[in-house]
Amino acid sequence: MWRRPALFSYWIPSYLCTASSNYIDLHVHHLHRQVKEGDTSKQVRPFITFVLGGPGSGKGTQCAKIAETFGFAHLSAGELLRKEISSGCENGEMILDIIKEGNIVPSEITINLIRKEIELSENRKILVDGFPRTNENRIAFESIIGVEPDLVIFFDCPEEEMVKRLLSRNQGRIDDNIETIKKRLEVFDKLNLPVINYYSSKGKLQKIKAVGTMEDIFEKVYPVFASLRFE
Ligand SMILES: Nc1ncnc2c1ncn2[C@@H]1O[C@H](COP(=O)(O)OP(=O)(O)OP(=O)(O)O)[C@@H](O)[C@H]1O
Ligand SMILES: O=c1ccn([C@@H]2O[C@H](COP(=O)(O)O)[C@@H](O)[C@H]2O)c(=O)[nH]1
Ligand SMILES: [Mg+2]
Repeated sequence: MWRRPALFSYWIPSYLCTASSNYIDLHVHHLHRQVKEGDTSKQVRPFITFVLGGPGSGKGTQCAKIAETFGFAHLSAGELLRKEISSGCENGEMILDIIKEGNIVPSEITINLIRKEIELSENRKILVDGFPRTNENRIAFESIIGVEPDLVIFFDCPEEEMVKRLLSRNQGRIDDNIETIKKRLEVFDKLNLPVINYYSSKGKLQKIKAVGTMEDIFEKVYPVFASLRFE
């Protein structure tokens, strides 16, 4: 059923990382330019950044700023799942039940949605907001899509602050109530922190303390992206 899409079979355009000593030495594994003459941009492997953090840590807010400032495409896994629910597709009801409980949707569903968006996008610089949620998600992404992320951002925010933000978000989300928030926080600790630790051990993680105003936090995000060079 799953195939490795052709668009991922070429490497990214060459880029240089000029990270200063304050920022991780990005272990960019794909520095070799293997794009053949005449290849179109669609065939160039995208630069993938996973953006992780607890519920309400500010992933969506900061991704919007990164997208605007640095020209990334912003794909939110949660948004894609919510769109599936509103589209009334066959999986909609099941996805709704899982989100209401703060649980994790099966990997194949989420990855299929992310894959389609990447394929549709002309942009080769991609932010994947809120994915992978579990090590199982991560392994499935690597095996189905056939690539690892180039960079992983983790917005580290105290629980109390996350709860406060979620309870005043007022976007009508079915999961922004205190019972579901508690469950989402438990699921984050149990299933998402191991993913974050995994990327830390691989030298791909940029941890950003997500306290202060949105602007304060973006000041810490900015140099991470400003240090990347794309051709
Ligand atoms: N630094 C900040 N200070 C105060 N409020 C913030 C800050 N950053 C974001 N918010 C607000 O907190 C709420 C949650 O932010 P956001 O939606 O970006 O978080 P998220 O990590 O994407 O959450 P979720 O995982 O639930 O999708 C929003 O209402 C947003 O406007
Ligand atoms: O990869 C994913 C991403 C999200 N979910 C489910 O959606 C909700 C909301 O996600 P946000 O990132 O907070 O918008 C999340 O609590 C999960 O239930 C998922 O299953 N897999
Ligand atoms: Mg979000």
